[in-house]
Amino acid sequence: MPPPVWRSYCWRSARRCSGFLIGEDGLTLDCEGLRLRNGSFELTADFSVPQGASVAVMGPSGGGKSSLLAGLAGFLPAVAGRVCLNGAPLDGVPPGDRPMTLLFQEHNLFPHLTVAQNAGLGLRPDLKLSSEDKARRDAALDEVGLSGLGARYPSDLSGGQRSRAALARALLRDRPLLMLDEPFAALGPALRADMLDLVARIRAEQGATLLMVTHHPADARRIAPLTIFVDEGRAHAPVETEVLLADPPPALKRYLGEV
Ligand SMILES: Nc1ncnc2c1ncn2[C@@H]1O[C@H](COP(=O)(O)OP(=O)(O)OP(=O)(O)O)[C@@H](O)[C@H]1O
Repeated sequence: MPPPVWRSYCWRSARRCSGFLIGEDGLTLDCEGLRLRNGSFELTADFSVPQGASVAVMGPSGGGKSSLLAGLAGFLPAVAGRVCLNGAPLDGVPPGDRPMTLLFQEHNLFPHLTVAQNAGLGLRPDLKLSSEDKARRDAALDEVGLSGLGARYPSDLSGGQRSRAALARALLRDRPLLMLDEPFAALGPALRADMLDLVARIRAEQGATLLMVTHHPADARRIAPLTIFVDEGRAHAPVETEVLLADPPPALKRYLGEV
């Protein structure tokens, strides 16, 4: 059973998040004729992600996986098309007002804040935490295996511990779209599997929709029934992970061979 602190902020009914109406089963994500620009690189995306789905994002280095997530988060301009959440367009909505969290592989923590403060930002950006907030924060740190390390600074943690602290903050943000860009690349296989299972469990409890960039087919198989293949500036529509990996198209086969 999850600890009560997680259940206490899981959605039990439809609610509003950043002005978007979110159903109890999460949100749908639609990229409609989307074209994103990252310097001279362009990425196209035209697909739908079903409500509350867990989706891996895979493809060769430089294909555009990070650009896709950065574009959805509003960090890259759309030169054409649009992104909709539950049918509502995100046109002009700044990154901070989008009901989503994007977790990168690195650079997720503020070096001048302790682990507890970094995690606490997921609850209140001004860090004025109530005693209930503090209990949630501490439970989140326990969940990711950082009990007793709240007073440390990021520079005093291992790479894996830093990624777990960032995960605690992302989970505390409790946004209906959770996007992870290779967040556990610094972890060994056993710990990575643990973190993936934790993400999967909390995603299910929160009813969030998940997009996760990974280079590991095993990660996709473990928690993502659907996969978006991104290659040469095109994000393909999500397909069943098992079906895709069982009979990959030539570009994916080449990529998996290299991995
Ligand atoms: N800030 C930038 N300015 C210009 N071009 C960029 C910038 N960031 C990335 N690119 C280019 O955009 C393309 C897609 O990069 P992106 O990081 O989205 O790929 P990726 O699939 O996530 O790769 P990887 O698996 O190596 O992280 C690459 O050709 C990259 O060189």
